[in-house]
Amino acid sequence: MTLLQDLRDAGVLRPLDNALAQSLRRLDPGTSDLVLAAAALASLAVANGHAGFSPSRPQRLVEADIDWPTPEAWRAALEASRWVARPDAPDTESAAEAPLVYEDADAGRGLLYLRRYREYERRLADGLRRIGATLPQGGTLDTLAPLFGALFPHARAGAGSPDLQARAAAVALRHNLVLITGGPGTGKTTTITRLLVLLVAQALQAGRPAPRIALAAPTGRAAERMAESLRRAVQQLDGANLDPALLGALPAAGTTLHRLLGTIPDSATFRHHADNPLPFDVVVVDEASMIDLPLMAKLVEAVADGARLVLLGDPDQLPSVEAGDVLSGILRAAGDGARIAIDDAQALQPLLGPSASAGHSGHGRAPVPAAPSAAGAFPGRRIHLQRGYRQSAALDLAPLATAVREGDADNALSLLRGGLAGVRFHEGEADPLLAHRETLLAHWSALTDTSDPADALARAGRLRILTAVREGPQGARGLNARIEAMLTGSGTGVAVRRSSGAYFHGRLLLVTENSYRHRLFNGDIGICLADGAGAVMAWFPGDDAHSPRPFHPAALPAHDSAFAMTVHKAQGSEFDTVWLVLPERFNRVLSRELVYTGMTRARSALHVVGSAPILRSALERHASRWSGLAWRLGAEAPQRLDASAPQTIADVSEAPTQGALF
Ligand SMILES: Nc1ncnc2c1ncn2[C@@H]1O[C@H](COP(=O)(O)OP(=O)(O)OP(=O)(O)O)[C@@H](O)[C@H]1O
Repeated sequence: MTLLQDLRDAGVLRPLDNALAQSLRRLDPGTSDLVLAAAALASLAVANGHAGFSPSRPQRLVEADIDWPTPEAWRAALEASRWVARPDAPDTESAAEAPLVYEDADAGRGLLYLRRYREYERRLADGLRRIGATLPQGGTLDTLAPLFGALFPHARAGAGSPDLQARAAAVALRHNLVLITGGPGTGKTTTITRLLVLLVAQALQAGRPAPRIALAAPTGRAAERMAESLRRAVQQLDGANLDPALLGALPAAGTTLHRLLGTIPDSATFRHHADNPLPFDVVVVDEASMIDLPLMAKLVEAVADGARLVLLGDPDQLPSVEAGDVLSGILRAAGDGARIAIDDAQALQPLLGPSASAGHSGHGRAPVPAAPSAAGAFPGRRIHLQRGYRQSAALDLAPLATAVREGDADNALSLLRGGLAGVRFHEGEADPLLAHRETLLAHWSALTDTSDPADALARAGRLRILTAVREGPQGARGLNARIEAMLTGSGTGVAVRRSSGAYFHGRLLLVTENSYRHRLFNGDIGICLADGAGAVMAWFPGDDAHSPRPFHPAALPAHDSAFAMTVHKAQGSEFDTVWLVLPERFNRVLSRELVYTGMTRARSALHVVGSAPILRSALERHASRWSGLAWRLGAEAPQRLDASAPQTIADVSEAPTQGALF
């Protein structure tokens, strides 16, 4: 028996993984079994969201009982193979002839890449360094100080903790590559809006045209949400007596990254790339945690020389379903974002006051931690916003979200049981459609109490069942099938013959692929409505909330029902009421990031259905991926799950995320 055969027999390889191994064997029948197996596993690793495969921890990728070779044996075989390139340095292009690349990229340990993904990682690191290397051409900060003070009245407010939003905007004025992180409602969009106002003012003061600004996000829904938040933030500035020209120069709409970069039909390349860069001076990208490695590499390469890239994201959310986990790689290189670099602190004194300078307390002000380099190996700056501002009297989610994020299961359970405002724990239940059938059906039936598609779409966003997985009894697919049967069988839906009854009045749809022809994107949610004659159209959001767009169901891009959806698919969306359904039995996709992301989709009510043991086991695990990005950016720190950092990982195991499951 060989390792490759063992893997095949165990049924863990996809046909594609096996085909890669077979083609290497065909090209060179002498290829070692360990290399063939590692090639197949590198291919499988990408499908599971990793950038490469770590031969020192194969059990993370494959649960089957396999007699694994030692990492040393694997290393020796890989290093001796003609198929495996060993580039001299993390930023050297790897030889095109070798389909595999082996580097000590995983916090100093070996990582075997498919060459394409290794090159994406190298190009991404190069691109980040290129953007971060140029400092923005600025006017003097003194002339901006009055406007800065009007936008951030607490920036120089004396004692107390620093105004991190003000600091984020100020630091972003000085750097072309900036990452602003924070949980929901910490004011990322508010801060960006004010930063953009400052950038416009700076340009106008210097006699330059206002900067060309792009707002983008990985999904259409996330882009729309970002633009909505920006419009709200602009409205809040109405009372601040600002020059209307400043606000007038801000973008009113967001776009998807694919649209921004310009898709070319049937091609993996975009219209914009290094040789045809984006025509924008400032590119702001929200929901950075959702961006996969190939897309981020292409985005970064398309940012023009001298332009700014501002990434926004919540570091505690699930990583992207596709390969990469780019944000966490950047975060590992960028440090915790809590300190300000000494040179920034000094340069920003006109805006932030003397308290911004190197870590000492001036005139009774609280010290501001400063560091020689606040950003570690990251070629830009990271600022982490900590204070949540989106307080809702109806929903007191913050303490629960913190407990989940920190993996503090005792606290999370006691908060869930103790009755936080707006939070209900249906402990020990497994099926929301049994005990809560009437409540849920009443909601879905009421979706069609209106004949106005815009109204129906607004209602559709009010409630969602979120699941950990797609398949299985508690998966989104099974729940959707049961809900559809209940709705059509209970007479609340009008089955339509023309579409084999599938598209009934009131059916919620979730688009599962990007279609530029339709302007419908992965994650978009629509509703089927029948007209008086019984003809059904699927309605999706239009350019504004009042102009939804109708589509014939038969003409839609790939889609599923959307009464229930996976937490992965819900990233970038929010709903008034969320029912988060945990599986009855342990599932390896469970992680604290999954529970956190699911819970934080709720705006005013959260129901958690599941058992305490399952919640505990979810909170014990991180959703993390193999990636060499932090290493490539020069970070020395081991991955948070590295065995060499036991103090941070003692109780945490890894949750390999199965891309195929979502
Ligand atoms: N400094 C502040 N003072 C008062 N309210 C604030 C402040 N910053 C933000 N807010 C309010 O908090 C809410 C959330 O802000 P914002 O939308 O900017 O957060 P966010 O981090 O972008 O959130 P998310 O990405 O989760 O949507 C908004 O209603 C905003 O007006």
